[in-house]
Amino acid sequence: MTVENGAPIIVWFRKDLRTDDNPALIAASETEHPVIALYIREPAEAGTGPLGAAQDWWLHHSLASLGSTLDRLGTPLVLRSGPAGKVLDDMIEETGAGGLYWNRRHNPAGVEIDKVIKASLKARGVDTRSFAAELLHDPTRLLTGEKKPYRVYTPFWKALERDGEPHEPTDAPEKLRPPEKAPASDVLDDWHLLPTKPNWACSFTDIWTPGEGAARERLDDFADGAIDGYKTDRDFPAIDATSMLSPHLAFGEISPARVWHATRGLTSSKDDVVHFRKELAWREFCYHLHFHFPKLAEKNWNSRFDAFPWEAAGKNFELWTRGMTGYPIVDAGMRQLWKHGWMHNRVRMITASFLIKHLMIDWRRGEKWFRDTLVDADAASNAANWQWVAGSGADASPFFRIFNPILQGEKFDPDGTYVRSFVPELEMLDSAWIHKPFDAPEPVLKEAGLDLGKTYPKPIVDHRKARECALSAYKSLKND
Ligand SMILES: Cc1cc2nc3c(=O)[nH]c(=O)nc-3n(C[C@H](O)[C@H](O)[C@H](O)COP(=O)(O)OP(=O)(O)OC[C@H]3O[C@@H](n4cnc5c(N)ncnc54)[C@H](O)[C@@H]3O)c2cc1C
Repeated sequence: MTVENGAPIIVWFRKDLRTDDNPALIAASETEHPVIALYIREPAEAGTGPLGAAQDWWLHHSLASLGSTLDRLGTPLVLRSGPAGKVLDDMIEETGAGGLYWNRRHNPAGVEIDKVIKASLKARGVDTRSFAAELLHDPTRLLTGEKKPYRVYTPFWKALERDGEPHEPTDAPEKLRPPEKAPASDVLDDWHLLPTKPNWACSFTDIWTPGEGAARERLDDFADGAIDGYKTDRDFPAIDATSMLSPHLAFGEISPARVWHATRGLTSSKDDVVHFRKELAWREFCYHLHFHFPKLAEKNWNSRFDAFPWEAAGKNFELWTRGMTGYPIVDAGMRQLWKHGWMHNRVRMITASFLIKHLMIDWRRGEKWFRDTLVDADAASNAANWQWVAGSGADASPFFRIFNPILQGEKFDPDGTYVRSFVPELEMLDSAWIHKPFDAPEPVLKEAGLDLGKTYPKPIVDHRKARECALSAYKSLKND
């Protein structure tokens, strides 16, 4: 299909808010037709994201950043809201656009919407093209010998390695030809994506700068430094040892291929590089699972868990969300999430395990809370990881592996630096007791200015009893 002379091409930005390594944008620019850069705020029911309030904050800043970059390249970013099919029909009608290019999304809800749009526009003679950019490998191609999706991570990783290097990332276009008349655009501020009263996101800027420029800087800094020692240090939440690229990847401000290739030729140890790549491959595994099993966020992968006797998510759920469980490592994690919209991976596992196995609250409640509060919330990675911790997921950690929050704290935050940075009530407590203030002798508590039950909560459940309850609930399942 060819696009009529002079007719613009619409590039529909979705979870690819970048100009670098953006094959849809590059392809449109190479046609030398005018380019209309479009972002559509789809209705929440569409299920295509952003997933929650923390991501709304990120989206606002990311769109502002993308808008400036596109302005510099020569074409404005047009913002519209509504069901994607309708917005695109209107835009084609208004502008006489002859082509629509996008990078494929793999979120099942998005895939369905895109299929309908593609069929309808093709039938109307619009040159509709889609490109691969969200993943390292295509989930319809990276399959087992029996042409089935992988359900276990290790063979998936081996297949990914066998499949060879992902595509070479391409640089941003140098220039984009604007349409003769810029289409009307919504005003970003009118979308009210930023919280105001109260502005609970005010501390997000302590650590985050949304946008592709900041993503690239973070990648360069990580490749120049923290990747050394990644394999061992990545489990210690007080050490700045991970890339913190997750929100940038979630919004597509940087491509996974760009990240992958940045680790080529580094002088860092091979172990560190391979381990980091294996984490990127976990993201990939989650996406492939979600693509092939669209109900991943709603249904137990292992249906045996359908009979699990979950507790109602009442007061204990609320205390968990507020970081008031009386277990310092859990509380520090939940407060980090509230303060920065992000939580260290080790602590995500501990807090999730605590909700599911100590409080016996359905993993879906936790998944939903994370979706609303994480800036990197991702339908695939969030659901797959919650199911992994619950034991109900694909290649999951067994249910009977119940994290002891005291031992996890002592092992991964030995001097309590992480806990102290998010739970100021415990700042003065001696390191020997930082992960178990409830066992500390009275004089120690007094010296630290702690009055348990008043200045910091007593544990909301007893670890040993909670563990026994969880194991017996699990056994009841097995006997079903
Ligand atoms: C209960 C739970 C919920 C989670 N929810 C999300 C989520 O909504 N979005 C999200 O991106 N990650 C999620 N993760 C995975 C992981 O915690 C984050 O990706 C990681 O902490 C991001 O920090 P980083 O960028 O510094 O990671 P790095 O250690 O620097 O890893 C590099 C990249 O690899 C990917 N990655 C690393 N670990 C995982 C993993 N276990 N699963 C999938 N991808 C991974 C991420 O894209 C990450 O940015 C969740 C983990 C748990 C246990």
